[in-house]
Amino acid sequence: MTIEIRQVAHPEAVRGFDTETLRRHFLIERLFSPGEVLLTYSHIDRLVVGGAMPVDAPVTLPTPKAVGTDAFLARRELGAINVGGPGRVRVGGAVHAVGPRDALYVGMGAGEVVFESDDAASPAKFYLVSTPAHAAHETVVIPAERANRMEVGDQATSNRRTIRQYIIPGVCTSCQLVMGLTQLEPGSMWNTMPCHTHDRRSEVYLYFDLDPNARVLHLMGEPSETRHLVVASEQAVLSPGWSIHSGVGTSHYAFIWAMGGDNQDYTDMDMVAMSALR
Ligand SMILES: O=C[C@H](O)[C@@H](O)CC(=O)C(=O)O
Ligand SMILES: [Zn+2]
Repeated sequence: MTIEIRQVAHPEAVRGFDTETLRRHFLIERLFSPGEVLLTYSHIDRLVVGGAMPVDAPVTLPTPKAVGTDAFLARRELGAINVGGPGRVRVGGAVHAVGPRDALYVGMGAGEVVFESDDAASPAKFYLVSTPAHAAHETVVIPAERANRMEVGDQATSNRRTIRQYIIPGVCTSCQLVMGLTQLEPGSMWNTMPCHTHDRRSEVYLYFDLDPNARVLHLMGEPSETRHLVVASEQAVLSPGWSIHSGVGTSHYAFIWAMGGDNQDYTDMDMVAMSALR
């Protein structure tokens, strides 16, 4: 089993990164591979980010040495959102049906996690984000319609989108993980502008549902030192607390955002004035 380790990069060092170095540190290019679980361990808030893509056989969440325990969930919690066809997740013996765009929260100590697809012709793709945990909370499915739903943005500024908060206080109790999905309307390409930072929480964005030739220009960096990453469908961007995270697509798209850190207050953002962006 392989897991990629990403060390943290100081913002003063990042100012000097060329394109390739920026991508090597902040972009996760491969998340889904048929019949496999691919994982990246990032030292920003110790987020483990990955993808599980079962096809005609179940695939099991491995326990890489990087997590330092004899079970992946011994001291961690896990969020999964299915961006593929219908599937199931077996957690410590119980089977949970997880449909397209449904989420599953798996609590600390829940046991072995096994992913399955209902139909090999339309495999499930479970996008995974895990954070360290200190308490065992209930493992639950959060169907898309049970998520907190917010309609934000405007057609005139090309940013009409629906935000669904799945793992958030009030909907699903977790230790630190917060996770949801934002869907852009056709004709809307901008997310999260005006942008923000939240130094007490790290975030990761998975872009998906783009045509093979479409791209998102993801904006990152300190507000006074912005950089961009050219991102294809089903690729993820690591966003340290000091970095803005925003983007514009060549077509509409969806993305999953997930956070770990000191608080779970979604509204706790430091808004960046447009005049401060460079
Ligand atoms: O801290 C919160 C996150 O950056 C995202 O939830 C923003 C987002 O989904 C959006 O603007 O569409
Ligand atoms: Zn944010």
